[in-house]
Amino acid sequence: MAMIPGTKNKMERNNINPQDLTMASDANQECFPSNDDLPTVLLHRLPSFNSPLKEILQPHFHLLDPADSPEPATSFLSSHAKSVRALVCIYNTPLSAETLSLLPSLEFIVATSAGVDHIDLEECRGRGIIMTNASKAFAEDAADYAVALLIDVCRRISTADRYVRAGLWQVNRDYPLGFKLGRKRVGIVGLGRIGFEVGKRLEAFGCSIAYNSRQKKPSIPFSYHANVVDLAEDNDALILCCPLTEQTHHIINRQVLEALGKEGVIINVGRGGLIDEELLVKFLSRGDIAGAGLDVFENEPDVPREVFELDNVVLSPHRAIFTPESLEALNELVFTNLKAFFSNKPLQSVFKIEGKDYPVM
Ligand SMILES: O=CC(=O)O
Repeated sequence: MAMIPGTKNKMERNNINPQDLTMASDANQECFPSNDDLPTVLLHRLPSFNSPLKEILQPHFHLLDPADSPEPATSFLSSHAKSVRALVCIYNTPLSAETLSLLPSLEFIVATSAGVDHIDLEECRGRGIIMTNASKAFAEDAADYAVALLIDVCRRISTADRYVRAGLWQVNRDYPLGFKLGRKRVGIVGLGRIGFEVGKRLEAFGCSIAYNSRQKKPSIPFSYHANVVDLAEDNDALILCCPLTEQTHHIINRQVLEALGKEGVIINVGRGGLIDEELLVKFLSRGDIAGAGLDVFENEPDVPREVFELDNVVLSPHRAIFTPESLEALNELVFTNLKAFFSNKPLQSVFKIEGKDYPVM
């Protein structure tokens, strides 16, 4: 059986039946009896983005990697990629309509990120290209991180750490109290896989959970708010878990921040562009909201200098999704989806590119 390196234990942990992969693999051996007949997969990456996926996929697919060629990417794609049906987009390598136009046979994009704002979704939708993203592999870790940021902001853990390290405990024993998390009302913006995992975790802390999403989800027990201003008004904290699209750009604007109010906290594990960052900094500096936990920023890796001075903000360098375990799960997901695509089996973590409204992450 073809097994991707380092996945056996993980598959057992995740209750994936190794037989499913055996069957897919056997089916592929029938379809692709020799190395020459391996299905072709295009890697789309910036030359600086190396990924272990390359080594993992190499034995199973014929990989085209323009980043390894001395030819400019556009001429490489024009001459070698006309018949490519599947592409793996590594991290947030931009995938524009122009690049897509060089790939007339493309049917399937495997995004190795949860957010896909670097991919021209409108073009993909118009051409009926199917896409899978990485939210299945990343949801639990992203949700843990969002909750950790919320606890950190409420209980002032990072600030306390700085206080102890600076030797201030010896000088002043009166470190200010933080806020209890239990029984807080938390509003989740974007109830996809990540948002749902956040809700599950916070329910266990005794929080009440509400959400805003494109549509109410009948099977979900959390209360639904059709707009984000109402969600902010009715909750103590907002957690942003939705993808960045034209519609969600600056979804956190003045009205939302005012509705959240002086006691309100905002956590962002989605994308920096979801928040009007300049405005957020003003609200934080003036104490017009209570605090923020930010893993993502509008112009990464640049972070507005003003927040460095603020003790009510916890900063993180876009790391919410990353653990060795989530990366292992990603490798497995990509491999499984490519195998499934080439053998007409169901795909996992399909990203629905629907209309202009925001899809789930
Ligand atoms: O932010 C990370 C991702 O979208 O995967």
